[in-house]
Amino acid sequence: MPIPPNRDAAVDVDGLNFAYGRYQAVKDVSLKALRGEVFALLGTNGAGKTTSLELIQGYRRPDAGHIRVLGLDPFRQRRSLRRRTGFMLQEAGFLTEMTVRETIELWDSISGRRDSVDRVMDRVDLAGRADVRLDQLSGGEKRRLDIALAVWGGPELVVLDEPTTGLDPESRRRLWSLVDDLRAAGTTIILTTHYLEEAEALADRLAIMHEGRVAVSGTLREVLEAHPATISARLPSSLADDLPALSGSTTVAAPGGADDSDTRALRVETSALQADLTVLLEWADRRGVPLSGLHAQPATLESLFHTIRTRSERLTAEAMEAADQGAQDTQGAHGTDGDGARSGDGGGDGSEDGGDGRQGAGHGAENDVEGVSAR
Ligand SMILES: Nc1ncnc2c1ncn2[C@@H]1O[C@H](COP(=O)(O)OP(=O)(O)OP(=O)(O)O)[C@@H](O)[C@H]1O
Repeated sequence: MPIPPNRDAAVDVDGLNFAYGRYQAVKDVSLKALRGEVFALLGTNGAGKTTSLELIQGYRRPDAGHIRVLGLDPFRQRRSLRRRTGFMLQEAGFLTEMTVRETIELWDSISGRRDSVDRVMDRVDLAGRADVRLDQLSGGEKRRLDIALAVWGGPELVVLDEPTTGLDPESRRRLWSLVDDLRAAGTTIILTTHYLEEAEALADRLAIMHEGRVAVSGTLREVLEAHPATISARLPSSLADDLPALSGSTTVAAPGGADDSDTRALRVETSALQADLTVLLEWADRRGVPLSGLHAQPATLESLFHTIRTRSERLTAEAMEAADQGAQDTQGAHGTDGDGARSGDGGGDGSEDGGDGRQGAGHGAENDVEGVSAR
């Protein structure tokens, strides 16, 4: 069923699903990046970020769900989007015997967008490398060339997949300022990153993916305020069972390290940081308990990652336990062969590009040599 174009959203994704063969890499993903904002897609390794970007770019056909990019269907209308969008993928490659300048000039004719080679090289700090062959560029320089091609011609939407991976601090800072300039000019930017401080510095809105799903999304403030703060400290083992009642969830565990047998690591996840901290400090004061390494802080993206990962591990453990229990209950009635329902990273692709299909240009739908840099 066609969905009406959403004028306010540059990218509008709803209920997206995609499987590589039997391996479900993207599960019911919904996202919205508004025009003129920076949207950061974060997540654990293998969470499905790149696959989601490839779906947004029209390189793959979704198994289910809807995607609108600048009001169009990226899979069916990729040609129409070509001039309006600039994409960059991880580890994009080029014809290695070409120079930086030749590559950008080639891009001028392929992309259908117009720009100045010198201006763009300057923007990504490649001005001094114009005549260098691609196979002589460093990893960071190649990355900057990928970025140059993505922003070439000032597209309305720029998609950057891990743009600062492998960049030195100065180049990273320059990229951040380029992103700020693009946003100021009204460009919508979607980027993936493993650097949380990058998302904090740049993103108007973000989503964190884990195991194919969006675990949280919103503005940075919304996302952090919706998650508990953390109190951590060490306390003498003898008092671990004597803690006061706190509203947050409390865990007490043996700390790592060799000589800590007399202490326990206390961790409290709480939505009432001030109240719980007060109770804890008054208790420690009354009992004369030293709370060494006391640390209290509101949720951060890092603590949020920790929460998402541990929650998921706990659910997986519970599910496995339930499955074991179920198997025991039915033992005797059925055979014992495991069926291997989940096939891991399943070779067989099932998507129309067959095999890999994630290699930028020339894949997917109508198969213009578009996309990011050819690889
Ligand atoms: N061509 C493919 N065939 C089969 N499985 C694939 C293919 N590409 C990716 N996958 C699997 O799909 C899952 C999602 O991969 P994806 O690259 O989208 O994750 P990601 O979030 O970008 O990961 P990372 O942060 O590690 O780059 C992973 O488990 C990956 O192994």
